[in-house]
Amino acid sequence: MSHRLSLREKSIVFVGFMGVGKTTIGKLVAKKLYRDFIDVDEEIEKEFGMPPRQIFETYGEKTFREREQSLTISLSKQPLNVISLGGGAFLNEEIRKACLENCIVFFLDLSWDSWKERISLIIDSRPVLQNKSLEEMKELYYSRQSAYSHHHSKLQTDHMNEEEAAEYLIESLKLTWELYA
Ligand SMILES: Nc1ncnc2c1ncn2[C@@H]1O[C@H](COP(=O)(O)OP(=O)(O)O)[C@@H](O)[C@H]1O
Ligand SMILES: O=C(O)C1=C[C@@H](OP(=O)(O)O)[C@@H](O)[C@H](O)C1
Ligand SMILES: [Mg+2]
Repeated sequence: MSHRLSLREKSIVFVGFMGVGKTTIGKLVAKKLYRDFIDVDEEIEKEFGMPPRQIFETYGEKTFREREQSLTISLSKQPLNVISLGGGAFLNEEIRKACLENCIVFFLDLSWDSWKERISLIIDSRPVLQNKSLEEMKELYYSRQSAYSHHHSKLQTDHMNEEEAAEYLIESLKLTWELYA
């Protein structure tokens, strides 16, 4: 697609550290907007026939990151989807550039104190958390925050459940479309 997408056509992209709720909240937002939902990790999982942790173990992180880059950049150019990225995607400048240019990028923020309460929910499925101490996870959490500072809008989700976050995001999108369309 060569023309620039209008604000209403642009896909909505969720970024943020792993476990903040990009997949869960993205799915809800898509449903409420009657848009298709795409989770980049799930797409890669379908292609390889195995989840990210096994892809890392079998083919290495580089293979995962290369597919993540090509897929995310190509998805960013499609209109009207809701896309949840993996938490490592925005470390990649090419991905950031494509998403910020073609999409509306929301950063889902969650404080370290709230995040660490979720570790047990995600520890088994996230390859980059394997064999890390709490202190090392904390370092990773803080070292990645600058990548997420590249966004169009941010939502602090510490005191929201998934449903409340999705509702807030819908209201904020409607306002944006009304004001700037
Ligand atoms: N707002 C929230 N409040 C409480 N738990 C949440 C919230 N959002 C997500 N979760 C839970 O946290 C875990 C990680 O969510 P997920 O959507 O997979 O995050 P991500 O895609 O950002 O890694 C899941 O078990 C999910 O149910
Ligand atoms: O932060 C990361 O480097 C990763 C986050 C994961 O996605 P979520 O952010 O949805 O957990 C997944 O892409 C992969 O395990 C690597
Ligand atoms: Mg996810």
